[in-house]
Amino acid sequence: MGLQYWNGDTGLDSVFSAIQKTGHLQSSWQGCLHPSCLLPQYSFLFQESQASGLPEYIKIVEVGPRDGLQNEKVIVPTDIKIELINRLSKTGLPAIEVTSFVSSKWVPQMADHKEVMRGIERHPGVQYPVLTPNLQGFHSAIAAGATEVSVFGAASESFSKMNINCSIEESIEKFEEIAKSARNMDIPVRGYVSCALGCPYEGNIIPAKVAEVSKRLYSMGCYEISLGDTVGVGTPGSMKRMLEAVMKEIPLSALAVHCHDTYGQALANILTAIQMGVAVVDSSVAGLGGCPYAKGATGNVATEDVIYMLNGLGINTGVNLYTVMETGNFICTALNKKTNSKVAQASFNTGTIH
Ligand SMILES: CC(C)(COP(=O)([O-])OP(=O)([O-])OC[C@H]1O[C@@H](n2cnc3c(N)ncnc32)[C@H](O)[C@@H]1OP(=O)([O-])[O-])[C@@H](O)C(=O)NCCC(=O)NCCSC(=O)C[C@@](C)(O)CC(=O)[O-]
Repeated sequence: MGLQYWNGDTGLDSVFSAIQKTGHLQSSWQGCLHPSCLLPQYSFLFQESQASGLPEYIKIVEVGPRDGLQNEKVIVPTDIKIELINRLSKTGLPAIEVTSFVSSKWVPQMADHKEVMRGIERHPGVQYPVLTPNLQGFHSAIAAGATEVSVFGAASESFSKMNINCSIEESIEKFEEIAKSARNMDIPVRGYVSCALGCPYEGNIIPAKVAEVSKRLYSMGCYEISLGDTVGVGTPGSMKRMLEAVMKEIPLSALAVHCHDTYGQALANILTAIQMGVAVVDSSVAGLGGCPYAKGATGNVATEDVIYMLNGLGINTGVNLYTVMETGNFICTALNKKTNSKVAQASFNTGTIH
């Protein structure tokens, strides 16, 4: 099988189609993008010791189709959303957050939630959670075939008001109703705590408040609490302080981190969390995203960049970096935007995945 050399002049599309045609592609200066070449050639990246105390496996929860797309100004066609999810399902990702059952007046981009649920191909072993803010959303989600839901609270009163139009206390009451119904139906519930490292309206949020809201979600039956750095203002220091407070209330095995990359700290914050034993990380293909109620917040950390970092640490994710990059290329082409993944950008520029 012949090798194709890429001089960096062409787009990712030509890189991928060259790989499809030849099976292999090598840049003019180093490396081959074909998955079969990645492991042996860059095996030194995988040799980092598991004795480092880091988790051996990290579960990646892909939030691109929901958190990523919800902020897009132009309504993304339903078939593109379905195709995105179907492609993500083939990458080895264990969980893909598909859509949200919220008011279409508040978030028009998610108005096609039923059609998306109906259209996707579900792969065995992959979870497809959806967001539900109240019982109305929960019942619609179940009627549309959801088998897992997420409630989304906040550690900031102002953010709670802006995001779901109620106080933290009122939101907890709504989530308790969801949790009760979900328990009766054997539906797992995940819980988000937004503004865990800062709020767009209140600024600093004390770790004790994050711990308190997390504990209430966990106590009502949420199997996992995803701690959201909604505006991406956190640092490894604030991540450590916040996690220390939350870990006093909730088992480590029930924690996830959800980092936006506004200040370029997301990977450092994730590394801090996994060094502290957190083994679930939310991320978004191509770094899509932002929250409609967190002005200025950029996308989630890119799934590609998280996988690359974890590969380098010798941590297993079960996810194929190459197919996630292809999927990132698909959605960026469909949205006519550039990827926010540094790894995808570097591969684009050099024709190489290290
Ligand atoms: C929560 C609500 C619905 C309250 O909205 P509300 O207006 O306070 O609700 P209401 O109970 O007063 O009802 C008003 C209308 O909304 C309808 N309604 C009521 N509930 C639903 C529902 N579930 N689905 C569809 N429609 C609903 C209801 O039927 C009624 O319709 P009308 O009679 O006027 O025609 C609203 O505030 C809302 O939809 N907010 C959007 C929240 C959202 O999606 N935010 C983005 C996701 S959170 C996020 O991104 C952060 C995260 C999770 O990623 C983590 C992080 O980064 O930090």
